[in-house]
Amino acid sequence: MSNKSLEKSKIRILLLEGVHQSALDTFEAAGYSNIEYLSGSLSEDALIEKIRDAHFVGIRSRTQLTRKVFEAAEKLVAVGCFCIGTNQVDLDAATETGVVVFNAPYSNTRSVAELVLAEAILLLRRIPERNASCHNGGWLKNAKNSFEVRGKVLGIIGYGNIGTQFGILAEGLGMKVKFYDVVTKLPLGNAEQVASLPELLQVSDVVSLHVPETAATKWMIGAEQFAHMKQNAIFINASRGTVVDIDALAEALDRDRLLGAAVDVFPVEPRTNDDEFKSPLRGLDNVILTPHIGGSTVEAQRNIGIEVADKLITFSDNGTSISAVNFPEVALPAHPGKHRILHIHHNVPGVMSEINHIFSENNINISGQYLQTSNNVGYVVIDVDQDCGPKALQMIRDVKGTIKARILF
Ligand SMILES: NC(=O)C1=CN([C@@H]2O[C@H](COP(=O)(O)OP(=O)(O)OC[C@H]3O[C@@H](n4cnc5c(N)ncnc54)[C@H](O)[C@@H]3O)[C@@H](O)[C@H]2O)C=CC1
Ligand SMILES: O=C(O)CCC(=O)C(=O)O
Repeated sequence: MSNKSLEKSKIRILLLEGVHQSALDTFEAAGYSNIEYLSGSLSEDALIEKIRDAHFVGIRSRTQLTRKVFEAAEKLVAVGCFCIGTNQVDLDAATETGVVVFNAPYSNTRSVAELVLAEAILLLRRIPERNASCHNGGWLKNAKNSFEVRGKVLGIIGYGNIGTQFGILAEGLGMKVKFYDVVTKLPLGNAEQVASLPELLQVSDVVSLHVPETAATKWMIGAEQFAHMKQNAIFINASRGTVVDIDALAEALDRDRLLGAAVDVFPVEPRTNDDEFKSPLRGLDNVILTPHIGGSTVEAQRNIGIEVADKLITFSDNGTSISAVNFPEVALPAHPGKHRILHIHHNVPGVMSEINHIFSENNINISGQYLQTSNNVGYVVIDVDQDCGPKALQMIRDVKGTIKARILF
């Protein structure tokens, strides 16, 4: 499968899920105008139809890029996840079809940390119930089960970019921060790492999840874990919906094991803002339900729009794959006066020697060569003299093990 270098106006960009205007502006400023913009995500069948002609696709957390989608996306060069999580993308299928995936690992982390901090305060004061009561003409003026955050134990599961920021903010309010992580982490401030999840659950007044969706985190919190938690603790999940057994959470709330919960992410989320949100947590006054907006602030979305669009543009214009999540990372200089061949291949012995043999047999002068490999895939970029580019592309396509090749003029 090959893509020749196209005029920018012919490079088709499909943006889903209402990515920020800053992404459109960044693409347009770089000369990319052939952009289709959708505010929601699409079903697999609809996506397969749309993606057939797309060279670049931008998504957020809702769009499922499955193997079937990648197999239909014959022209696809790269995917931009305008978010942190990439669990919605079949990364193996992307790699095997030679599609590079980028994300924005930092830009919305502060927004999530601020939201969960606010939720911890509101839940410890039972504000959601009182707010609902006031709206219905009630007046729940009492101090029962209402607490300050000061002095309470915050238990963070997953002490990464979000977990650490939450810990620092919470410590500023006098909370004692403990965390559980599969990796040994430098505790910031006075935070303490604990050795096991049950230990964290047993001592925490507020438990907040900040892990990625992986095989190990799937359903990591269920009835057994809720049973370990302190009576009247608060539970917060702004990580991924599949990390928590939502029925077990509903039951723990129902049995008054927990004082309250805040949930931003769900095992199944509506595809667009017009679809109905269904959840066993609906109607519970002590639960803050939000529509996966942990990272949805103007600041975060604007920065993500620029960051991810920039990564896609750089990969399109120059081939640089730095910070790709599924691909060997190659940082490339400009290639003035040269044609640049980008070749993605299965990482098997013999590919490079065949390429070099073909080039030398055909008197194609190589002025620069950059190679990186990962377990399954190799990415080699070769700069050649201007008159040789199309011929070199033609020949490199026939090399055994080729997944994808394109040329930049
Ligand atoms: N609600 C929202 O809008 C948003 C949700 N997220 C979610 O939050 C997650 C975390 O984001 P970051 O902090 O930036 O990620 P990160 O990669 O910086 O940190 C994740 C931490 O979880 C730890 N971890 C991984 N597996 C674990 C396990 N089985 N048990 C305990 N710890 C484990 C890692 O070692 C790491 O320290 C993202 O992967 C994403 O799914 C991110 C942004 C916005
Ligand atoms: O803003 C979004 O659509 C997704 C945010 C998120 O969950 C992430 O960044 O991983």
